[in-house]
Amino acid sequence: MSRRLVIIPTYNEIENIERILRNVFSQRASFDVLVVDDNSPDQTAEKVKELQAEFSTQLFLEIRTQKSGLGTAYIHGFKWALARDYAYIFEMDADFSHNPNDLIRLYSACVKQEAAVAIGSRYLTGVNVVNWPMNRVLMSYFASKYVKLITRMNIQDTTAGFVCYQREVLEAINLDNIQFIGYAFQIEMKFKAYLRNFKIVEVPVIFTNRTKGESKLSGNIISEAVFGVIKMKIKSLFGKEI
Ligand SMILES: Nc1nc2c(ncn2[C@@H]2O[C@H](COP(=O)(O)OP(=O)(O)O[C@H]3O[C@H](CO)[C@@H](O)[C@H](O)[C@@H]3O)[C@@H](O)[C@H]2O)c(=O)[nH]1
Repeated sequence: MSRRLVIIPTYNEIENIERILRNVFSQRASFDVLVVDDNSPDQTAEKVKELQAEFSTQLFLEIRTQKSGLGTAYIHGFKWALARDYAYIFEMDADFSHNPNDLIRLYSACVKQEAAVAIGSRYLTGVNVVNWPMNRVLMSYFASKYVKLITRMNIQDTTAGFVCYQREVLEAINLDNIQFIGYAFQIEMKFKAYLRNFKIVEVPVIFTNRTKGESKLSGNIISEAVFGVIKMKIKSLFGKEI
């Protein structure tokens, strides 16, 4: 069993979805894709349905009724994957911030380094972010340092959203007990894997700001991360379920 599934959450990604799917399906290794769309008003899901005629055995779609956050979209996707026989489950953005050519590098890192989690890391070798405004680079960079300081995880890019999980990691985490929905979700997943002693490795990648469509980053998502990390750490210190 070594099937690989890439989960792509989408909200208004009509300008990116066809190109990213064609790119993933043209990789030399074979990946299935699950799009988790939140009923995007721009008809992203309609485009996916159209492409399902062409990629019927590899492309899957789940539509939720309304925009409910990136974190819960991934949880939905993880549960979908665990109900099937996928051995490696990836998180990837729809907007080419993450380069699909790196999927195979994340997979190889898991296999060759016997890791349970491989993170596409922007901060392993300096700062590998292209075309982000300086305030966003600084915020993301220092957020990663802040999380590292509080959680003590030896991970440079704790908010990264380009990740390969071995199935056993998702099986070990109670997916009904995930607290956060935005960036904090990414931190929470890594912290949970770390607390369960799974081997986590980082693979350097270049993150390129989207050229089409808009980021869904909001102030709420940032404050969720800032306070959420402290809450999470305190809970773990008191032996509460994390
Ligand atoms: N289904 C669904 N998808 C969503 C939602 N919000 C965002 N998405 C999708 O999630 C992906 C990332 O969303 P962006 O809004 O482009 O994220 P970002 O601000 O660039 O953040 C990226 O970098 C962060 C770290 O700096 C990561 O933490 C984050 O996961 C993501 O990779 C895109 O495919 C977008 O359509 C939502 O509420 N629902």
